Amino acid sequence: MINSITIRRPDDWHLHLRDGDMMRAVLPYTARQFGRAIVMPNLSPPVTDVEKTAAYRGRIIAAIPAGLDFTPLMTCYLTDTTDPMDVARGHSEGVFVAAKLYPAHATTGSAHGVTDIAKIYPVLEKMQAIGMPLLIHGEVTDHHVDIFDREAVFIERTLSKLVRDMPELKIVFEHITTRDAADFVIDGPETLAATITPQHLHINRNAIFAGGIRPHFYCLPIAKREEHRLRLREVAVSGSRKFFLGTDSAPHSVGAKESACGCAGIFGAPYAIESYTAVFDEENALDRLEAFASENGPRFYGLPLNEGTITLHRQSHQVEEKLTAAGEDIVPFHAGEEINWRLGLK
Ligand SMILES: NC(=O)N[C@@H](CC(=O)O)C(=O)O
Ligand SMILES: [Zn+2]
Ligand SMILES: [Zn+2]
Repeated sequence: MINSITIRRPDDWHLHLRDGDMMRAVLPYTARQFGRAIVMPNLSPPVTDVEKTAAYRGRIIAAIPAGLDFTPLMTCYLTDTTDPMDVARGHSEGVFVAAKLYPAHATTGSAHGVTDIAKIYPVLEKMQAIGMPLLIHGEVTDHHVDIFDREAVFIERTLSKLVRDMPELKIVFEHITTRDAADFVIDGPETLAATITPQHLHINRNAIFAGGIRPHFYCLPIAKREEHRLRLREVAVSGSRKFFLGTDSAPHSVGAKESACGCAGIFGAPYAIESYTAVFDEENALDRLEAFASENGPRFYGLPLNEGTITLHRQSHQVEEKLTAAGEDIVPFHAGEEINWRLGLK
């Protein structure tokens, strides 16, 4: 039995840090594990321009705990009126690593998102020309479509056409949750990849309703049937370079989650790498963890691999029922459960 594993330092290719006190409280959880993270721009109001994004990056850098080496990679929030030249300028100045497409009203913080992808085709053409990746929250917002089908219908109605229209555009299909998405990515061109969260590898939709309604398992895209979870596990550990780590850690206070209209988002940051390691261990694929966590992402983005390493030990420990962030209680993913792996202190 393998009792410890050392891998190249991983990155988180999909992360919500929020801002202000919440950002300062949650950032250390990420920075202790990951060398870099793609920081999502869905603040309220969203960060849509170069200057605001550079300022946000400055606030994050100022909050990195002493002794930790961490680089935030910033993203541009696309709206119906985004100017292609602004996106290109932000990219050439090294502020925007990628741009994020939220279909308007698809998820938390997406009210200013794109109402019709045709409106941003000039931006996407520019991104394609300069090699800048497009990150997509891939769900239709049509409320006639069942919530469990919104990702699959997005592929049919939007993504398959986009991939055909922009054959050179690098696209990351974020936080995929279905067999349909996994297969679409596998069958698609080299320019198409996907991130997979820990929650979608660990839970299926039953978890949201186990013995009562469980708001801390509610996120978007919502967890699906077991067959989808199993397919995500298969592709994550398959060794395919098209899939990589993206936690989608999305902190919300207990009050905002445990409410008559609770927010979508799971706070996976505290034990993210342990959570993924448990999956790879259960799938007898610990030898493939490093590719998923530390190599496939930077290779797709065209960035160097991290230099350092981390070590995980087989050591069972119980996750806290709640943590405190910015004076609020916040419930982490795996709250109260045992995890069999622990990141070594270095
Ligand atoms: N995943 C979520 O359920 N929530 C995210 C937004 C997102 O990534 O869709 C958030 O910002 O809270
Ligand atoms: Zn999303
Ligand atoms: Zn997200």
